[in-house]
Amino acid sequence: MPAPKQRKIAVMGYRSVGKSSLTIQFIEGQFVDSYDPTIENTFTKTVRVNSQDYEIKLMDTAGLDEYSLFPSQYSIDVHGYVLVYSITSQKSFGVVKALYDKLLDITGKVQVPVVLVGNKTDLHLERQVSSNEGKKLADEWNAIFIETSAKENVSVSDVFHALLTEIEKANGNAGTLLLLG
Ligand SMILES: Nc1nc2c(ncn2[C@@H]2O[C@H](COP(=O)(O)OP(=O)(O)OP(=O)(O)O)[C@@H](O)[C@H]2O)c(=O)[nH]1
Repeated sequence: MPAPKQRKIAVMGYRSVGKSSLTIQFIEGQFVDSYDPTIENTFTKTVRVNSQDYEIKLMDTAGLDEYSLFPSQYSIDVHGYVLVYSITSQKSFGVVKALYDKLLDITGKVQVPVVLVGNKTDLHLERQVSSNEGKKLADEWNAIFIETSAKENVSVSDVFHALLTEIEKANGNAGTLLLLG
């Protein structure tokens, strides 16, 4: 069995989109229905994807807006990003667009492993951002798009598994994955 690979992942987006809820649902398997703004929390978890163990360091970051500078501590040593908006907020969708541009600027890369997440799908009556809009944006970025409900634990682990696979691809290990998969 190969040794676990260390992977650092940052979860970013506008305030109150569910960054902490997604993180805690993934790490602890529970939903906490209270709003507590995050400054920064780091969690670790070991998961197995495609027969490989990963030791994930998950950074749940403070909410940003389109005017925020990209926090420099998340620009180095981070293997991949979960960019989260809420399907109930066009504003939060605008913020992930701005964040992505800043991310490319600050890393100086043309492509970075990213999963775009539209959270709060259980609030479908309040939907402001269609699935098509999300999909289209992710296609522009060449990124994966997943809609989730942290509350109902819909597709939450898919987000992190997909990102680990994207990080492998970026490292040129897609062939290995296919062989192991
Ligand atoms: N209905 C519903 N509510 C959610 C979901 N995810 C998060 N929430 C609620 O949205 C609010 C904000 O959630 P957080 O997880 O704290 O959001 P955050 O993005 O970490 O917020 P900041 O730390 O301020 O940036 C809380 O009241 C959550 O209970 C979801 O999937 N569905």
